Amino acid sequence: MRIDVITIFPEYLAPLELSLIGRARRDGLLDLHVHDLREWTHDRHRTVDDAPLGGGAGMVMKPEPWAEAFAAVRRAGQQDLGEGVEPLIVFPNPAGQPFTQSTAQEWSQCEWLVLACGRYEGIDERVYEHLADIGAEVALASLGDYVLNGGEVAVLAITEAVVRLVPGVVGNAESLVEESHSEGLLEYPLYTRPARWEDPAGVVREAPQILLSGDHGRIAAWRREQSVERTRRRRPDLLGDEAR
Ligand SMILES: N#Cc1c(-c2ccc3ccn(Cc4cccnc4)c3c2)n[nH]c1N
Repeated sequence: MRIDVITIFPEYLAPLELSLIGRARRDGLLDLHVHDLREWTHDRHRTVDDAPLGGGAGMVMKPEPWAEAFAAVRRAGQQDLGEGVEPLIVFPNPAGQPFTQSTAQEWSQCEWLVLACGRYEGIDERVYEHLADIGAEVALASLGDYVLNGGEVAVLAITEAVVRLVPGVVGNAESLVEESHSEGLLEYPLYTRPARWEDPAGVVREAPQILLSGDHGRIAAWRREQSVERTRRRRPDLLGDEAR
């Protein structure tokens, strides 16, 4: 998988050099390129924003740098992947479609993602119109119903959620199956040694005995029940009407 990130804060993406994603890059499972949008400005102040036409608070990102950036990133990516390959261009956006585990599953199948980090109040609408007119595949995605200052935090989350699903990135693929949201349910409660733990308040806390039984069939059934019950309690919205 190739991912190109376009941002005015490239250093914000430094965490993508660490841990699982960093190893995926070193293993050749992820080819990540981070680009500074200001590379496509031509004035001495490297201007990427201006006041909103029609007035209003804040600043709006200018269309010219974005259009030049997308064209350059597309050329570079096609030199790498082949002329006929086109990226999915993702804009984190508070007005976007909710980014969910099924979105991550879907995008983990993509050969090439271009992740565009807006800032200020957002990006000039004509950039989206331009991309649509040249036939680009574009998605607007939101992490959730809260306000961030820009797209970089969302790109970190989207990149981790998507890339961890790429075959070979997570060592034990089985661990991907039973996670929260992987099957539309919350994960069951987890326990490890010691099976009997006296907490700092002197309370003895035993792990569920079923987990020590060695009966993997009963353990699997218990875990499923726990997942359904936990989902019903915490996230009934994830369950169909009949299961609520
Ligand atoms: N994904 C996602 C997001 C964002 C988000 C993403 C990109 C940008 C570019 C600018 N802002 C600031 C801004 C704030 C308010 C209105 N409009 C713009 C962004 C916020 N906020 N919340 C999310 N879940």
